[in-house]
Amino acid sequence: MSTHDLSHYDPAVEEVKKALALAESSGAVPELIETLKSALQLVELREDFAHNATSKESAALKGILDETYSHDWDSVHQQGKSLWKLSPIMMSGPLEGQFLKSLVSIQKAKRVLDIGLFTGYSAVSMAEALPADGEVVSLEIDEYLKPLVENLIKDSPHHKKVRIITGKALDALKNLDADGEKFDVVFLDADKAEYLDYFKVLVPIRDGVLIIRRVSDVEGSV
Ligand SMILES: C[S@@+](CC[C@H](N)C(=O)[O-])C[C@H]1O[C@@H](n2cnc3c(N)ncnc32)[C@H](O)[C@@H]1O
Repeated sequence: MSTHDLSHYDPAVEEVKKALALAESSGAVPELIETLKSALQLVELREDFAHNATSKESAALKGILDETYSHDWDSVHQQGKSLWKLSPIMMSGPLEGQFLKSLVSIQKAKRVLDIGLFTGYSAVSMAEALPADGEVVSLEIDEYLKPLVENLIKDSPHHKKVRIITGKALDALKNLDADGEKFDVVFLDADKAEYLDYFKVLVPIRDGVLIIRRVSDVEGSV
């Protein structure tokens, strides 16, 4: 099990904790330590408020969250099963998931493109807001993840709405475009360096498409 504090998922909480530990171990002035303690309290309270004010996640999403934190990603990577060292911090999680679900619902979307599957949190969150004949097409470069996610979501009543395509997102996007596939919502959450190229393929896909770009996950990438 990860040492991450599941009650505080916001990476800001972890960062302030690190800063506080560093200040204490390096003999920083008491005022700095006190300031960091109150900053920690504030970010924790802010996150608690956001969680309490947000709809609760489904059993399927909770299952994804728990497995993402308990999965032994280090061994997976050491055994050469994954392309790179995957980490729970890559996951969108409860607040972003419910927000995505609201956006899909407001958009009255039927077809969603999820670029960057990881353990399927965003894919399933958005699938939950779709009608029975809706579909989330989720793109993922790491072959290790597809069977893992398919197994994880098999008990969700929405699992049939999730179609996973493995390979480079840019190649998949070009194929989807060539096949005339259209989307109402696109969630960009894969290789940030390729976002501009994704846009170039996506923009002609459909007038009025809602494109959501996630700006941060691992190590503060933007
Ligand atoms: C931030 S994670 C996605 C998190 C997921 N959307 C969620 O809500 O939990 C990014 C994922 O994109 C995948 N990825 C990175 N570069 C990619 C690429 N060029 N094509 C397809 N997938 C890629 C990674 O393997 C990783 O699983």
